[in-house]
Amino acid sequence: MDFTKPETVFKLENIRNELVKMEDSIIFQFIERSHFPTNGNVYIESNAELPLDDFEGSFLDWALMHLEITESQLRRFESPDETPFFPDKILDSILPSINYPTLLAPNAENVNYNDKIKNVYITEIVPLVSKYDGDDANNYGSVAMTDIQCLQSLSRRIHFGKFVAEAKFRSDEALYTKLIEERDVESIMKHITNSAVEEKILQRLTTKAEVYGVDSTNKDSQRKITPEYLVKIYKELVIPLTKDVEVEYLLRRLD
Ligand SMILES: O=C(O)C(=O)C[C@]1(C(=O)O)C=C[C@@H](O)C=C1
Repeated sequence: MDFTKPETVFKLENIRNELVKMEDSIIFQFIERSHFPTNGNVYIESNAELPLDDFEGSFLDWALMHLEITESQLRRFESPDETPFFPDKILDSILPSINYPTLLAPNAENVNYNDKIKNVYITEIVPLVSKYDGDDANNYGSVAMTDIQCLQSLSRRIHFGKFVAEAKFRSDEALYTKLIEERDVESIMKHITNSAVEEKILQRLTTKAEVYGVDSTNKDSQRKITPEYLVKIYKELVIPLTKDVEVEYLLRRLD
């Protein structure tokens, strides 16, 4: 899949292959996160334990915002598959722009689920994947950096729903145009859903977690990420959020 070549972008098979590759990054980042406790202090806004001058937000927000500012100058958010968590703070790139062809509808960049993704990550994913419920002040920086990696991978995966939705729209423009004009959210959701594909993803994740999630050369090693948790995270959070992105993108497709 090459964003400079639109003909490669809207093939569902290519998009799904990208989603499969992203599973590996997400699993390995969860494994990195599993080395640390929950470290709730990192997520508390205006936290006296972690004072930040002139900044309203958490330590994670502070780190993520500053990293995104630098990454924006390195052209990260010009790439059509990258969505910033701080769209109002990012800067122009100091590298010359790559002139990507127009791939998505004009409103695509306004479909931004990152606040929701961050909230779900902190409240539902961190408790499942971290080592134990507790705090270790020596790890605040490492935890924030690992969280940022997890969040950016989850964001990319979930916002890939825009490409899936565009491919599906193009495969049956008449049907989707009708449903969009009728604002028939339920039918749009029904048509973008492919239960067999979802089932296959969950089966594959079970296998991957069994292989990657434990050191098979060390019988006493602790399991870092279990199939149960990984499947739960995908089934209850990642796939539903991807579908919400698909539906919202389609609802704005004709604007
Ligand atoms: O592959 C698709 O068709 C998608 O829409 C992506 C996805 C997913 O999130 O992985 C979402 C909805 C479908 O039910 C199946 C899979």
